[in-house]
Formats: sequence, C-alpha cells, structure tokens
Amino acid sequence: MDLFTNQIDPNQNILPNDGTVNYFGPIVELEKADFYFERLLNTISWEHDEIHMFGKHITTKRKVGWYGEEPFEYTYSNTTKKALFWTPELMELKNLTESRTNETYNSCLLNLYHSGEEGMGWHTDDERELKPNGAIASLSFGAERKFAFKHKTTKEKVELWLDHGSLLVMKGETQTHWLHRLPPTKKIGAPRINLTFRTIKL
Ligand SMILES: O=C(O)CCC(=O)C(=O)O
Ligand SMILES: [Fe+2]
Repeated sequence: MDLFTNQIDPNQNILPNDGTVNYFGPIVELEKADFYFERLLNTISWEHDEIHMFGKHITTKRKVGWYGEEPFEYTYSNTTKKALFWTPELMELKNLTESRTNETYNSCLLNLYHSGEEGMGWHTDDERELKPNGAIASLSFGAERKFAFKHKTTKEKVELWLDHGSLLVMKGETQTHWLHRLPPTKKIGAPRINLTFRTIKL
C-alpha cells in the first residue's frame, strides 16, 4: 500500500508496525528555511562521497558533510570520515531538532542532492558506531522530495513528501525492520539539502 500523508500530525506514527516514524512538516518558517539552505550550501565542507562496494570504487554525484561534537569516525560502505565541529547554523538546527523531538544527538550527516536525478538507494542506518535503536532526525531544505520506507520482510511500502524546512524522525525498531530511500526523479531540477542528526556511541 502506498500512503501519501497530506494531513500532518507529528503524533501519528506513519509506519503500520515494527518501528516509529513521525513527520512534523515544516518546523522553520519559509524565510528562515531559505536562509538555512543558502547558509548550509555555502558553509558546509561538501565532499563527494567515495564508496567502495563489490570491489569497485565509486564517486557519488551527491555530496556529503559529517559534523559532530567530537571528531567521531564514521564508517559506511567501507569509507571512514572524521567529523568536523558544529558550525553555528548546525548547532542552532541541532538545538531546534532536539527540542522538537525530545531526543539528543551528537552528530550530523549532511547530503547535498544537486537535482532530482541524485537520490539515495534502499538502506538502513544501522552502522556499528550508532547507538542501537537511537532516534535519527532528518531535516530537509530546498526541493521537496519523495521519501519511501519498505518493510524488510513484508515488503510493505510507505511514502511521503519531505517539505522545505521539514522534520522527520525515525525511532525505535525502525532501522531493524524497515529500509528507506530517496528515489531519484527527472521531474525535479532544484537542489535539496538533508541533515540527519544521529547519536554515535561514546
Ligand atoms: O536525504 C534524505 O532524505 C535521506 C538521507 C538518508 O537516508 C541518510 O543520510 O541516511
Ligand atoms: Fe538513511
């Protein structure tokens, strides 16, 4: 079943079972969201992601940034990155996200998608450095994009649109039972920046 949420209720779990995902809709007003998009675009140390998979070396079109309260090392797809210290905007956005989600985070992975043709394939955020079942909060700026969940065993799908300035949180057993992705599309030309606040195990 495909579900498109048009009514926004942050208390509603958009997953039918095996995890919790809440969509808050936009949590910063439009002008502020435009400001953050511009600022993040110009101040984050964006780098192409180097992925080592199946013996191949791939450079993604999408760019990434990795920040945190300590120089945490984070390994995914056989690449290790060392976190840079929070920028002022990241610190503000972290505080806002913590107060809205009632959770704490110590790091943030940023993704810059230059257009709809860049996306992210099916995956779970369950790297060994992350606190098991820790909340992952996702902030989006720029082009509105579709986001999808797929249950690992039942294959059930849940889809929604992530708006400019919006917040989504994935909690509980979500990463154990569900995959998620950002599908690529030729219909969207504008760029998008996504921030996922995470907790690295100390
Ligand atoms: O861009 C997004 O909305 C999702 C990013 C994501 O899933 C990730 O960084 O792990
Ligand atoms: Fe993810």
